[in-house]
Amino acid sequence: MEKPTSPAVEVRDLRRRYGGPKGYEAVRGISFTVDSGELFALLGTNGAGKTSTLELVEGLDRPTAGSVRVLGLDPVRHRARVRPRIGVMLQEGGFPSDLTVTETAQMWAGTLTRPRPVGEALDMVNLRHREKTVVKQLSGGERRRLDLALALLGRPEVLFLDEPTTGLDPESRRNTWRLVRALLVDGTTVVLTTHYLEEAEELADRLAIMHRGEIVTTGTVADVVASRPARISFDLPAGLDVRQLPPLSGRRPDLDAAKVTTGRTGQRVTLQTDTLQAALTDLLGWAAARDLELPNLDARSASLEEAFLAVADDRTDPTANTTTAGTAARTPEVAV
Ligand SMILES: Nc1ncnc2c1ncn2[C@@H]1O[C@H](COP(=O)(O)OP(=O)(O)OP(=O)(O)O)[C@@H](O)[C@H]1O
Repeated sequence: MEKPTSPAVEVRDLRRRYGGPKGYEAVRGISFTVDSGELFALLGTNGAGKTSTLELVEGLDRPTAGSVRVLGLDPVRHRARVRPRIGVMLQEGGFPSDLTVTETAQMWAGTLTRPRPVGEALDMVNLRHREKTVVKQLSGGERRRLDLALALLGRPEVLFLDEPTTGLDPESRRNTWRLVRALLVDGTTVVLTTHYLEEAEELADRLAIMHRGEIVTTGTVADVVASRPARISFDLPAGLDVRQLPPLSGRRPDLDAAKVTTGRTGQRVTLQTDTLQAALTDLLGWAAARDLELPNLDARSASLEEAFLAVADDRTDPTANTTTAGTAARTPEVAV
């Protein structure tokens, strides 16, 4: 199948204000695109504006300003054309709790033009064994899976998932990830919000981290993580002062930022660097030339969690270069 050239979802300068012109602006001029067949994850702190954004993209409300296109169409103005081609899993399902699982799915299927067989949708989310159970007797996780089954009933080209795995046990979460991956292989475009960074790492082709209504950083997981420094940690050999550390990849460690932790095994240093391999090579060369062992040596790239925490922490600019990033550190660090 030839890939369509226009994005599946296109959001430009989107704004959403609640409570009239003087009300609260929950979404403050964000833009992003989602290509066909791609999974785009919206991450962010509580109240960052993820659900508010998703609802506009789903066509549930008009933006205060800016534009949304889904499959090239305005999801509010062209609702009748867009709705049959998308699947929506809201944070709260809100279906009648006295119906059984099958009745609920059949009722929903009745509103769709070419639904999947109900049994197939229930199989996809491992809920077939609960088909005769009334919804109010389902566990929280089972209800989430029923929500997902309903979103899948219409064979959507674009699937919107608002925190799809919240409340799921680890096994159900992994099953859901497997299902989402299979949908992506089939060419479905997915936009999801999540609080699980591991979920974004597992599934997202690209992601955006929102904070206070704005997108603070966006790109692939690797892009987002690359905006944060890598770290090298080791126990300072006895008798050595942190000031004796050598220049690493051409720069002297920033000793102003150096607060060395003192623990059970002595002093521990954490260095930050933009150039992990070069800095590590220099450090190891320096240690070898002095016959020094660097106990508990650990070198690692930044994690998505670190990138997220930096965004959530107002004191830091996540796009800033690493020399200023020491202020965000949970452990004392030296920037190099
Ligand atoms: N209907 C509404 N009326 C007024 N304010 C609202 C409304 N819905 C959301 N908000 C506010 O808009 C902000 C963004 O909310 P939103 O639910 O979009 O955030 P979120 O990123 O999805 O948060 P969470 O991760 O907690 O689900 C919050 O401050 C919220 O209180």
